[in-house]
Amino acid sequence: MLQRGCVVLYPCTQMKIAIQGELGAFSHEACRRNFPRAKVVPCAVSSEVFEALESGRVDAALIPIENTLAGPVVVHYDLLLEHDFYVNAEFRLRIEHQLLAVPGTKFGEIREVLSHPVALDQCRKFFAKNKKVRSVSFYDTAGAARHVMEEGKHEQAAIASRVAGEVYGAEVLQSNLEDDAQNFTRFVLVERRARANKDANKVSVAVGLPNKPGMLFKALSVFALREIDLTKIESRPVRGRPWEYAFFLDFMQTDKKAAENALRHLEEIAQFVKVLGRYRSAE
Ligand SMILES: O=C(O)C(=O)C[C@]1(C(=O)O)C=C[C@@H](O)C=C1
Repeated sequence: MLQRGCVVLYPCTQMKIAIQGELGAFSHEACRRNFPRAKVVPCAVSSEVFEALESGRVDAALIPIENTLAGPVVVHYDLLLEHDFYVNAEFRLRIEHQLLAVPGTKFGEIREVLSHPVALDQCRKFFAKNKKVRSVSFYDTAGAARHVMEEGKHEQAAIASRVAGEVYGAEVLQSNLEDDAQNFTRFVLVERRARANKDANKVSVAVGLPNKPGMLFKALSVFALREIDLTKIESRPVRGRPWEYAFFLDFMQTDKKAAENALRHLEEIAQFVKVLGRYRSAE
């Protein structure tokens, strides 16, 4: 189903969109659902996704930013801070994990289960229950399914989507391995330029604060004073400056003027404020 913001902002264009992972990855699924006409450009690692966007090889990148069970996809926060790109849209996807193996494999034969670390983290209960099975990090869920099929060993399985199972011809041994059914990943569409979106009601910023008493309290007060709904806060270490942190904030912009005033106020307090994007919330 196309999202409203997508129809308005991206009418009938055949965009090239980079994703981290192979065809059949959840990022691919998010892309297919929201940009069915787009040409998907798979990249092995996240830095390659950002390089493809920087070089102009692709028009946009669709990247997972947080998951309701595993939390933030931290590498993408770091890359957003490093690059001068813009978040122009967000989408949510329900994530359902399957245990995929070479057809004919018996569950008792499996010793290793490969998947993306964020996906493995969504299936902690499965590994706690099945002590004989070791979790192995792989660069991508779909890539893990492909690898298992290429190796052809009954001791290996992958955690990936049903679509990945179909693409690579694997058998589904168990379904819905995720710890909780409320398992969603939020994806953001990143482009080189900000799109003027009159429907935008959410803002993402990165903020640097000096390490002084009460700084975070003061920074957050610019939103509290204006009754602005802060929907997310994340902190990440600043590379090259030990024990300094960048704070990533998402907030709702119901009143545009109040949001602009809050940002101006924040700039007076912070070392830097970087607006990552203004876009329509997926809620
Ligand atoms: O490996 C994939 O299938 C991805 O698209 C990556 C990813 C992630 O990085 O969060 C995307 C969604 C799921 O939460 C698990 C893995």
